[in-house]
Amino acid sequence: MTTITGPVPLCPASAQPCTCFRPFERSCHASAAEQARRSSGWLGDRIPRALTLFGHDFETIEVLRVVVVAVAAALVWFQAVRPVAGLDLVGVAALLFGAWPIFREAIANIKERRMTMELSMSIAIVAAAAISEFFTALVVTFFVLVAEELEHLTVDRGRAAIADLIDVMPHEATVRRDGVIATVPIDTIAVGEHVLVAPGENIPVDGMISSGLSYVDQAHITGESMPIKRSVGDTVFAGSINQSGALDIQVSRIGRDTSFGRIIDAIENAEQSRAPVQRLADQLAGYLVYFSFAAAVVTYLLTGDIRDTISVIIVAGACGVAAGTPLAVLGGIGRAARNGAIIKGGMHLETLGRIDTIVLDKTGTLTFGEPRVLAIHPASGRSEADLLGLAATAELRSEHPLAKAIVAEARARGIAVAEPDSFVYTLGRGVAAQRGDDRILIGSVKLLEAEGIDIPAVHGGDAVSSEVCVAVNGHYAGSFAVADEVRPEAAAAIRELHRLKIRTILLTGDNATVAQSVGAGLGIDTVEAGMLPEQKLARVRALVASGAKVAMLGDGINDAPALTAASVGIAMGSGTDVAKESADIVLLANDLERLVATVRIARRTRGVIWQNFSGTITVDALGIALAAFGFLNPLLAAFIHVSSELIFISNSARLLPAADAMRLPRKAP
Ligand SMILES: Nc1ncnc2c1ncn2[C@@H]1O[C@H](COP(=O)(O)OP(=O)(O)OP(=O)(O)O)[C@@H](O)[C@H]1O
Ligand SMILES: [Zn+2]
Repeated sequence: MTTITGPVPLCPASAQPCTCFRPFERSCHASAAEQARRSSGWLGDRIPRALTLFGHDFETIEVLRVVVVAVAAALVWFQAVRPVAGLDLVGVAALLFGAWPIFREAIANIKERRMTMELSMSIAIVAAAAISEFFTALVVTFFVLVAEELEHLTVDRGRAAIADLIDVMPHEATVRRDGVIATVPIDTIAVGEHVLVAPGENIPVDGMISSGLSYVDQAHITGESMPIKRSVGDTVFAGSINQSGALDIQVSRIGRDTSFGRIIDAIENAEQSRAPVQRLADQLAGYLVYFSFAAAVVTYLLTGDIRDTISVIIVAGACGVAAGTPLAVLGGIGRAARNGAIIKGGMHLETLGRIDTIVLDKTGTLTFGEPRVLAIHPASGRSEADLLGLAATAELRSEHPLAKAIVAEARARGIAVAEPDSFVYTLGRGVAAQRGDDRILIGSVKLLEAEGIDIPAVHGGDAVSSEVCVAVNGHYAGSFAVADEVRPEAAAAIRELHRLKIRTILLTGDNATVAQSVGAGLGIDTVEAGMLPEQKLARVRALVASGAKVAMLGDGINDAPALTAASVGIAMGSGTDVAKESADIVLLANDLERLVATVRIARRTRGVIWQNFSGTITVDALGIALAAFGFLNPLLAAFIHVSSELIFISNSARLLPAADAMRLPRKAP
């Protein structure tokens, strides 16, 4: 029962209808060789368009070019074919066929007024042929062709590592509709429907378990290596594996909207959006070509030696930065994704690698954000149940963690919670609600004070629990002590951030006593409490303006402006949608140590890119000098060019997540 809905999208790479049936068909991830294989071959399919050699796919025509060039080079070397009218026909023909892709690229680059390696290599090949050095021209061509194939292999491996991640999404799901069970394509499922997942199957949607109990492996989504127990009422994510029991899941998100869909979006964007460092890499590559041309002209004017001049042009390679940089960025983002952090573009990865300050929010970020009511302090003349009932009514429609705690406590005590007639939420302060004749205010001390309400000096509250105050019809009615649990890994994560020389600042809307006690317990450098959302924003802006590279980590609606203002905004996966939309990075794993790991990945990526930059400049400068003074011949120059580039590209490839690293090693206890 497979139906294709809508037009088949075109692959941006080939402009053909997309041939790879990814769960979210937007772009075709197939390599050029894979696409060639799928289209029909030559001579009525007797010769396939793609070949598999050493376990890798190559286009037949490209393999043919390499072979022809190599054979021609041997023929020329052994002078097996006599030149006709002084012209080495074998050499000319082999060059025209073999080096055609290089020439074609060079011509295109001239039209675009871009300086590239293909251009300089074309000039060198033509120059060598012009002085009848066909052997040199052919060997240089051979090197360039082989290097290009190897480069494609590496980049394809990068894509494959990422595609691997995408492939775990099922294309079909089993739904229960009006009591009938049917298997349907994923994109026909609607939010609110019930999906059945058997043990061992991948979960196809984000949703809430409505019946069943199982262990769920979420390694793809959050990087958590251990399966976790999930039962009725728990949330599960698309892309995770249902290990032990049958589950009935009520769908809350499908396709691109799922957490997993976001990961894929992020990775695809990463391939398209260019990090500033990538632009720098392209520029550097252009400058290196100019520089080698200038050096070649100087060499020719001083020495008059055409072979040395050709060597100077050939030796300078820049693909190590031009191709190595995007590969490193892709690798960094892929690795981070496997680690449970979605980075929405290369630029953010780069910024994260440079941060020196991290601003943290408290509730939901350093703590679980699932607070519980610890104590109820009604004002004299009120009962606990009375106070709780009024408070829960006011909070019923609020998404704030404190609100949920109060409503939950009321329900737990069997108190019927009435709907409010109306309510107004003031960000960072609290709620004002109307219920019958009662006007209920609930929130911070500031909220009540702003309405001119007298708050008794002693009204509960201690170092660990936040305080929520209530007033009814302009009179103080009591308060709740609500406490949240600090995430167990928080202290270690803060220590590691300090070890990475990153300053930590806690900005919270909560009161100073709680903020100080949490901050001191975790060893945070600076603690600022009682911050309204606009004050958090102003603080982050001031930090950025002072020249700091600031990461802001938050989860709430009240954090969203600050997330946008920071150099890089990071949202907790468990946070509100607003926060996740505003952020540049989403920490699906909700694990602060994963944040540290992501910072490390970002720094490593930057490190690799700069190694490639400095390595390329060094090798090129040395090579040009050696060639200019006659220490290299064109063949040696081509070898240096190609091998140094391949080294730098492999250096970038180290960042790619290993294909089998689907499961991360368990954390040491
Ligand atoms: N829905 C609400 N119910 C009760 N009190 C609220 C509510 N919203 C805000 N408040 C009060 O305003 C204060 C600040 O809220 P805000 O949401 O800005 O921060 P927070 O949740 O305390 O902590 P953080 O800023 O670390 O996330 C809270 O500590 C609480 O006293
Ligand atoms: Zn090159």
